[in-house]
Amino acid sequence: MTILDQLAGYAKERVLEAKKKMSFEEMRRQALGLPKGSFSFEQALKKPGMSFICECKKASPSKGLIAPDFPYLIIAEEYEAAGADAISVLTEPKWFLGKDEYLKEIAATVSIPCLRKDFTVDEYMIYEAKCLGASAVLLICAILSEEQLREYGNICDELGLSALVEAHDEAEALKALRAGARIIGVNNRNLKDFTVDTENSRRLRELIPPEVLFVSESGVKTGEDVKRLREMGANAVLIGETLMRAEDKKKKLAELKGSL
Ligand SMILES: O=P(O)(O)OC[C@@H](O)[C@@H](O)c1c[nH]c2ccccc12
Repeated sequence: MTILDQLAGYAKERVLEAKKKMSFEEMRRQALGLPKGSFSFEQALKKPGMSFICECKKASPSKGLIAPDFPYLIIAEEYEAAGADAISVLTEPKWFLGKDEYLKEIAATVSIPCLRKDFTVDEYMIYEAKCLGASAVLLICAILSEEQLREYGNICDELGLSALVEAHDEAEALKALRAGARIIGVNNRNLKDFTVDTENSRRLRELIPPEVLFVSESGVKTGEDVKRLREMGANAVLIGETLMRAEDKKKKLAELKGSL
């Protein structure tokens, strides 16, 4: 079983537990009772040039503990002050040491859109994301059927949330497109074996029509990386570890933007 299967399996267990605390009907009712979102995440990615999605992540399955000290609100505020266009917040608790509260508090504090970075395996998690204040959710092609991608995309549309649809190879990118994805994220890290290859973005960019927003995710370390990804047509980069390990996040983000 791959780590992705384990993450998805555990997410299903988490949903079962969550439904005991608040039923599906109640979560849905609360989410639909909130003002509809304005698709602010995709708007933020539409600006000319490269957009930066900066990630709050305490740990990961490939790197273990990244930030023992995790002042998440300060980090999020630093990202915003440094000119991030959006913030990605891990809520997966077991491998990424995330929490729903991190997202809730960050979304209530910053004015840029927040992505709920989790392993969406049930509609419940989309309504929950809305209630937590997210502007976007992650849908991973490798763990969802085409029909689920379409259905979940429709729920996002109803709530005014954006869906970042993650693909790792050609077949997944085509599946995302057939399901109507407006934002496709290509994960440069293979979640099956953790190898990183930013050239993956180049191969897949060619398959994806220019009007579909393209996010290059993972393994971005330098301004040179960002420049290369921009040249291959990425609209945004999603950067976690490099920023999480930087003492001065503002300086690091400026460096990453530097060679543009
Ligand atoms: O820390 P990195 O290498 O900059 O990567 C960030 C982000 O892309 C990564 O956390 C990620 C990409 N896709 C995911 C899916 C689930 C959880 C996490 C991820």
